Amino acid sequence: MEFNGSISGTFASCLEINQSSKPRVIVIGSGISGISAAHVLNNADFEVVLLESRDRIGGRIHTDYSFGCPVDMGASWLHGVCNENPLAPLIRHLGLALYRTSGDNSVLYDHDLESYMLFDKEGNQVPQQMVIEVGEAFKRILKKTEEVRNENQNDLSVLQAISVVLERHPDLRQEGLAYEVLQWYICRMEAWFAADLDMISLKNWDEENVLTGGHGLMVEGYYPVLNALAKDIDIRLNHRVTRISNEGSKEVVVTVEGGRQFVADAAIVTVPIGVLKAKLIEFEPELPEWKTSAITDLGMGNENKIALRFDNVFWPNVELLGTVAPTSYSCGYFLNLHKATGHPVLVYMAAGRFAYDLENLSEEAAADYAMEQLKKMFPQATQPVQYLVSRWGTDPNSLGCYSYDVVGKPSDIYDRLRAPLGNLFFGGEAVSMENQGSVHGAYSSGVAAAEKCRNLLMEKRGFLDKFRLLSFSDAIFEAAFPLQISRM
Ligand SMILES: Cc1cc2nc3c(=O)[nH]c(=O)nc-3n(C[C@H](O)[C@H](O)[C@H](O)COP(=O)(O)OP(=O)(O)OC[C@H]3O[C@@H](n4cnc5c(N)ncnc54)[C@H](O)[C@@H]3O)c2cc1C
Repeated sequence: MEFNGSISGTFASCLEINQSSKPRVIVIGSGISGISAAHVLNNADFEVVLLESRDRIGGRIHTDYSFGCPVDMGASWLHGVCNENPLAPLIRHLGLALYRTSGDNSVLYDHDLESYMLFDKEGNQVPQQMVIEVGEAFKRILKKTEEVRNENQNDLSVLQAISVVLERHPDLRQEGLAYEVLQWYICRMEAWFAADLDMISLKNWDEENVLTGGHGLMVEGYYPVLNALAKDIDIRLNHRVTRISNEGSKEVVVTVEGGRQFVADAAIVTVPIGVLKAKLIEFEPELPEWKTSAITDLGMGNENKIALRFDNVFWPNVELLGTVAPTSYSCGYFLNLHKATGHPVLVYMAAGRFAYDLENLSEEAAADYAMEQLKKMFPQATQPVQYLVSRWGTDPNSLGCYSYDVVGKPSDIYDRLRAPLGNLFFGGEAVSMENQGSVHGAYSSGVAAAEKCRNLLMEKRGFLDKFRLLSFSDAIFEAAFPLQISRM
């Protein structure tokens, strides 16, 4: 499958021509989507090579162990702790513990708001009664945005709709500290979409198919899930794809940085939508307009984490600690991993424009910023003994954290994003229509792309059933163990 020279024949003597009769597939990107695609095809006895630009697998799943305990700097929740979650069989099989941070009926912005405390800028705790009342008011405001949606043929932003609602319903307006608490809820909603409210589509913000069962933190981190799926796959790290050619559609030729080429019967592209938007991979022939406009029209959000490890626990035993402020941009919050995992770690989380602005700071300055916020709440806070800072927005391997629906998004965008082009298939979280932006959505998109790819190649060879297709649902993970869910 691998060529060490140019396809034109200049280095023909270096060609390593593969005589294998198995169908050959190149998967690009070793996030959960690419790994699940490769896993499915590997199990179906295809010859698979997975090309990954980074020096590690996982993509936007990145469990860091340098604190001596697992800390997820990318995805950390399983959204939908239920048997319908496509990852449930594997998580059950591996015996991985989940710590639930929400009840069954949680909606988008309250997926981790079972136990939390808010503080004002002077470090005084906001009375819990006020927090609850403003939370209720926020729910009513969002409900009333439905009226605005129904009145307008054209899409608006959620922020515009909220302004209309507050204009019409003075009783829902908040003042003083309560106004700052409302901003904090807005900040929470922006964190779900990883984008500011003026960017989020009113038409689509609540269209996501949220699975039941609430939201659970992966106590041991997400990495074991990836590791299990990656077993026996031929993964080539430090292989950054620069060009994909399926001219003539007989074979796909994939070029990596340095000029090395790989050839196969088909390829599955699972790189983040941010990478496609930035045109970091050249396609030959060029992608058609209907595909490029879909790539342009989908939003890519940003979220960053600053993880701080301490040698003592000076904060209360709640799951989330938040600071309120006059704008959602300057509100903030920390996830308390100590409550969920027992390790003395707090994770500051920032989304949208603020997440990009944080990336302009050095890692030390970002950690100092998080400490400033913490000291407002707890003047006795000690310095962290270690810290980690993510930079998903400017990392050329991601260029953002996950996709979201921008205002005016065309309705067929996901169909166009995942539509194959001959023997070129598309996976990744952004092509998942119902569960975009999630790990389980990315997983399913990889499985779906692999199934399409497998069918095409089998049809071409005229024996659809010769190679067995195994996916997790029908494979070894049928064990009837329950999901291990805890609350401390
Ligand atoms: C901060 C953050 C928090 C999140 N929180 C959650 C959460 O709690 N729960 C949840 O369900 N989801 C969460 N998500 C979203 C979730 O992580 C993603 O939806 C999912 O992991 C995406 O998987 P993927 O395989 O589609 O893409 P990726 O994981 O990004 O995989 C794509 C791979 O392609 C590689 N690549 C890029 N360019 C090239 C190239 N040119 N050549 C070769 N390889 C290339 C990348 O290095 C990467 O490994 C979060 C994401 C972030 C960033």
